Amino acid sequence: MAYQKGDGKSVVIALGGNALGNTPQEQLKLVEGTAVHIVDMIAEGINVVVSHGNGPQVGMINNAFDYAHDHDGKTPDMPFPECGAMSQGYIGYQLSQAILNELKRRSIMRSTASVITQTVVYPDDPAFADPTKPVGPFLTEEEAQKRAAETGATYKEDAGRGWRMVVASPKPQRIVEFDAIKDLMDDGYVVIAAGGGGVPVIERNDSYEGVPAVIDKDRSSAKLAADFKADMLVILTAVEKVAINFNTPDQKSIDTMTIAEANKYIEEGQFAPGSMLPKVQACIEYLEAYPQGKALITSLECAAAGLKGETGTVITAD
Ligand SMILES: Nc1ncnc2c1ncn2[C@@H]1O[C@H](COP(=O)(O)OP(=O)(O)O)[C@@H](O)[C@H]1O
Ligand SMILES: NC(=O)OP(=O)(O)O
Repeated sequence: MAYQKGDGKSVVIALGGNALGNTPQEQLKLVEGTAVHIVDMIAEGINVVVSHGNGPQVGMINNAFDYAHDHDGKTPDMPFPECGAMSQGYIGYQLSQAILNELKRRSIMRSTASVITQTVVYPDDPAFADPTKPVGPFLTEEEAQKRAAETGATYKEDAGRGWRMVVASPKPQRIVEFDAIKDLMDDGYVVIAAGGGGVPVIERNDSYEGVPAVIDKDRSSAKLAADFKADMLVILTAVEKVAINFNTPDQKSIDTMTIAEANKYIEEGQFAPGSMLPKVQACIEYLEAYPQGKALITSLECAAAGLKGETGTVITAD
């Protein structure tokens, strides 16, 4: 059955960790609320591609397999790219179901399609030598040091919130399933794609091969939005607006900024690495590739209002 596309803007949405939570049980509850906000946008005629993070989830799956493999002698050693694909599968399933249920509840005749996505990265990306992407649960420094000694994995402090395992986070170069995602969107489907940034793959001898890394979902969403020439890239996180002097008495929200202004704030160190900085950088990457577009950073709750220009931080090329 062909579904009718919305008559409004095309928007790539990147869902942050607060839209999904940290455990499957938490996630199941949270995605119902997330779906309400996504369907609010669809109800306005907007065509959405939904991308999402997977840091806690891919870390959880990897830990579970490692533990079982080490303890029961029967569970296979699960490669990290497969863990990434599993995280996309189960998050995609829950999001898809929640969005479908909300669409049905409002009698909106649209359906969903969740695409397990691969993203090409370069094997010589310098990110492979410097793991920065936090995955799995937050630990104390003591727990992190113990696990690092046991497993050889790297652990780092994550933006003042605790210690987490870190893996390489190479730059997304090409979304392998781009044509399929675009066709599904053109056919009127609400598409869930590039979850967790897509499973990172390298091209070798004309074949794809998974690599153990996690791509930043905001950067892959930016790539997807630029390739689509999407009207907007919408990055949804836990704050309504980006701020300067964040978490200080002089904190000031930013309503709009150009690429030049964003770069000036980056030079001043206004955006924390590992949290707000990659989001602003993703917006810049999208706008440099597609200057006619608009990027919006806001909270899930404010998404529909942000799309109407009522709130959030809007970034434009100039
Ligand atoms: N300058 C800033 N303005 C607003 N939020 C900031 C800033 N610097 C850091 N942050 C923090 O960054 C967080 C978003 O990053 P993160 O939690 O890693 O994203 P995600 O929603 O993708 O999981 C915000 O919730 C906020 O706590
Ligand atoms: N892949 C990714 O960016 O995940 P998080 O948003 O959970 O860090």
